Amino acid sequence: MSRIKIYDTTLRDGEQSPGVNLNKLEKLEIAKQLERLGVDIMEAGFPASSEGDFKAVKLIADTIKDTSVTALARTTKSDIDTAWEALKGAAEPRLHLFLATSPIHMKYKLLMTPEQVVEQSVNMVKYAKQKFPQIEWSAEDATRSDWDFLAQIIEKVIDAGATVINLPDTTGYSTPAEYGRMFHFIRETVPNIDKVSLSCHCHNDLGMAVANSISAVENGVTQVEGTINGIGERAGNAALEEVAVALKIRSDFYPYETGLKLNEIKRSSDLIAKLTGMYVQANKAVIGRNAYAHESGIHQDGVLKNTETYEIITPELVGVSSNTLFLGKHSGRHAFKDKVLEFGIELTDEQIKDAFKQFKQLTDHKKEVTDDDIYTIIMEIKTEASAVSKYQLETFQVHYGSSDIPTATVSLQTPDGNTVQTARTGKGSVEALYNTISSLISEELKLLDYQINSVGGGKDALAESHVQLSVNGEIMNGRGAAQDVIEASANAYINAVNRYIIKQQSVKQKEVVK
Ligand SMILES: CC(=O)SCCNC(=O)CCNC(=O)[C@H](O)C(C)(C)COP(=O)(O)OP(=O)(O)OC[C@H]1O[C@@H](n2cnc3c(N)ncnc32)[C@H](O)[C@@H]1OP(=O)(O)O
Ligand SMILES: CC(C)C(=O)C(=O)O
Ligand SMILES: [Mg+2]
Repeated sequence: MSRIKIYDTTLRDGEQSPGVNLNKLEKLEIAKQLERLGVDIMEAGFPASSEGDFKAVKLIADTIKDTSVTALARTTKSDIDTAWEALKGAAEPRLHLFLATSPIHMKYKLLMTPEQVVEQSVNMVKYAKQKFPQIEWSAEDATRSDWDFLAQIIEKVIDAGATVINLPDTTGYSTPAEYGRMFHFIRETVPNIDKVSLSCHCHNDLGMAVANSISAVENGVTQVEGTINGIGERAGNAALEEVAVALKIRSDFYPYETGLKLNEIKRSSDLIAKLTGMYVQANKAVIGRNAYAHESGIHQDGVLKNTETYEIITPELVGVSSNTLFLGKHSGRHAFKDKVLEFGIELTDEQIKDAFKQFKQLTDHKKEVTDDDIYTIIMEIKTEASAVSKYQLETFQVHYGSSDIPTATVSLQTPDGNTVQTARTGKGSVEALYNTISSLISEELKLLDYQINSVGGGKDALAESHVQLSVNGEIMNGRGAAQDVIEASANAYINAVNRYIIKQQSVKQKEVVK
């Protein structure tokens, strides 16, 4: 296995994401986590760009000792001097010098001829070499540069003292085949190329940053630059967690390994998302919220039988505690049964069937059915004595308006199987509902307590109601859940009455047995 170095530029190129602005202490926290993650090199910033960046790079270089700390500089003496002041306390001071080599950058941005670009690069590498033992030189916009020109300038900067040559796909323009071929050409053409390490640095404008990086590795690159979560200028940089996990998972095919502690990926990703405010999309590879979640019944059934059916990465590998079987509209019976077992509740096959039916009905109304929702359904079924005849809500309607008297119409099935219906008013809709129900029930009822709560979050959360009733002088508690608060209230009220009826019937049964 050849060792591929991971060069993290979250704190420099990552911070170049529009809207991201990290202060010195936030950068230090990220640097410490990158050290725990085991990156080989971290680019802490661009010291000449601002006083704040200078201070952050200095603090990181003085603090982080197990990872090589570097910083960016243009090919000017003052940028190099400023970088030295920030980096001189580092365990292994390392500079990243860059100058663009593409015709469009040289002509329109730098206003320099190719000869001037060669001369300035060589002179500044020599100047920096007086201070820095390690110098990476980058040909900015390498992928839109002339390859012969690249070969010429690379040979000269190596002679001047560069130790790493980086060929960035600055604008995310390249493709895997082309990017790989460019490195192959440089390795074949530049006579002193063996004196340096080759590095790749990819942007994601065409969504190929990770694929391009892997292709570069296949073509002799030993250092991959990128950021955690793929943040960076425009569409971002290559996501380092994706590169490292791809090499690990496909080690059957690729003879490369990185030194990353992969189980620190989740923690690193979370920290960077939080501090930069750039949250990771749910379907992001390796680290997105859905990367280890399965929703469809066939997948869930497969994963329950053997996780490898649909998971090529184990969540634990990257520090995610476990996979999730997301219970929703597309789920099947196997996953539902598994969830019931997870709650430690035993249900008969009949009860599971009933609960699954109610769950499926709920998924038609709710986008996300939460554990709380399922628990509520299960407990309703579990605690319901279905063999006993009792009251059942058939239909109800509540009329409520700011200038009308609240009126409820309810249709109930009584324990002897008849349907009764009536309408009553009340001061509010729940009172109108309860007045109507109690007028249909022969027992003497008095409401002692009433509560309504939402189960789970969101506007489509289940409503759960708890009531306490005096039924013929006996205190009974009732509970009911439904998508709607009024229906949950009706269910809770009827549930308290039914509990009384069940209790009476079991007393009678005991007397018969005696
Ligand atoms: C591909 C990349 O990611 S490159 C890194 C990009 N990062 C940044 O730009 C970091 C934030 N930048 C900044 O804060 C500012 O741009 C600074 C402080 C660096 C420079 O600010 P200013 O002096 O106001 O210059 P400005 O940014 O407008 O223009 C850049 C200048 O640098 C020159 N330049 C660009 N790259 C290089 C280079 N590698 N070496 C030397 N000079 C360079 C440009 O030609 C231009 O020069 P000019 O002023 O003579 O026309
Ligand atoms: C400074 C260089 C390496 C860069 O970030 C790029 O070219 O994308
Ligand atoms: Mg870049």
